[in-house]
Amino acid sequence: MTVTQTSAPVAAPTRASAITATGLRKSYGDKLVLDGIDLDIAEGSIFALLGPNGAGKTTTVEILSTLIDADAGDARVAGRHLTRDADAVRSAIGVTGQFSAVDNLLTAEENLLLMADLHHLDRREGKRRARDLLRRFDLSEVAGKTAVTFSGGMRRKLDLAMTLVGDPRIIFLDEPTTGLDPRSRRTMWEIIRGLVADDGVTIFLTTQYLEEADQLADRIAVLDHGRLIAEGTADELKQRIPGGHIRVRFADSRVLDTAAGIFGVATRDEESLTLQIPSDGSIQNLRAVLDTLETTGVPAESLTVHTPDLDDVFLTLTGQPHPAGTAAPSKENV
Ligand SMILES: Nc1ncnc2c1ncn2[C@@H]1O[C@H](COP(=O)(O)OP(=O)(O)OP(=O)(O)O)[C@@H](O)[C@H]1O
Repeated sequence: MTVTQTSAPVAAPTRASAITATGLRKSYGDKLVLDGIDLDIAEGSIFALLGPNGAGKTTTVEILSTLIDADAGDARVAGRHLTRDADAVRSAIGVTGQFSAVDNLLTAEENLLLMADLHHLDRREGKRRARDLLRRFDLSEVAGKTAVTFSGGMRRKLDLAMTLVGDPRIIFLDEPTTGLDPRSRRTMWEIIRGLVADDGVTIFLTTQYLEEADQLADRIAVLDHGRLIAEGTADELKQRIPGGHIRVRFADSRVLDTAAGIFGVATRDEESLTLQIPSDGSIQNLRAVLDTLETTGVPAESLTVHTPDLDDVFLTLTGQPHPAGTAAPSKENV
């Protein structure tokens, strides 16, 4: 008898999961806050949980960071079971919440040294880590100033630096830039990107800002009324929805009439003298529109290409505009 050995197909290497969850549920009284949340977040990635006020974002973070218990469901964080091995989970994670851990009466350095004590670092190691973090977060010059004198942006940076004292592998950032001015927000984004690129940590962030999720996240899940209503990369989410179009503006209503007759499927707006022509955003499609305008001799005043943004995603998925919709419009003037 001959035995033929067949080798199993070699699976492509997949990244390990930093966080997995199935069926997480949570109610407060008769208010259902989370209605069965499933998650699978790859190590070394940035995951954004996007949702409006009261959607359940903070509750999700509180469950996954062992601060509160879910009513049902299961989760593993950093390879450890959330409830059976809660201490191991806690030692692998850092949490920066909406309420800062910064003590206003202490200096930036003292705040960091206090965290070092809490993590049982010896004095010299604590001082070294505090110094490194102050340098990294551009806070060395204010190391000796009390936190009460800090701007919102400086306070957020110090808060995040304090989280890093414990050298976490997974960091939960609950609305890390809410209330910050655009410049401080961008600084925070750079810091978050750096944490993943330089240290290989996994970031779980919650945000109400569509643009923030779009800018930072490898994957985005949209939470609405306690349910995940969509999940994917920013591009995947944008592709799921219609809404791409080319908008052409004309000089007067006579030319608009002519153009509307030519582009049968377009929507016209008398007030702005524009025609909105459905488009997949491709160069070919744009060229076809321009060619039609040229060959028919219809003069256009201006033209913009609109590709769907996450605001459109929210509108399509929930039937409502995002309450805090601050996405930068992805429109390019041509
Ligand atoms: N301890 C609690 N007791 C009762 N209700 C709560 C409690 N914590 C949260 N909730 C309710 O659960 C819902 C979800 O709250 P959660 O803070 O998770 O939302 P969120 O998406 O983080 O909102 P926000 O962006 O405003 O922080 C809200 O309706 C909130 O009022």
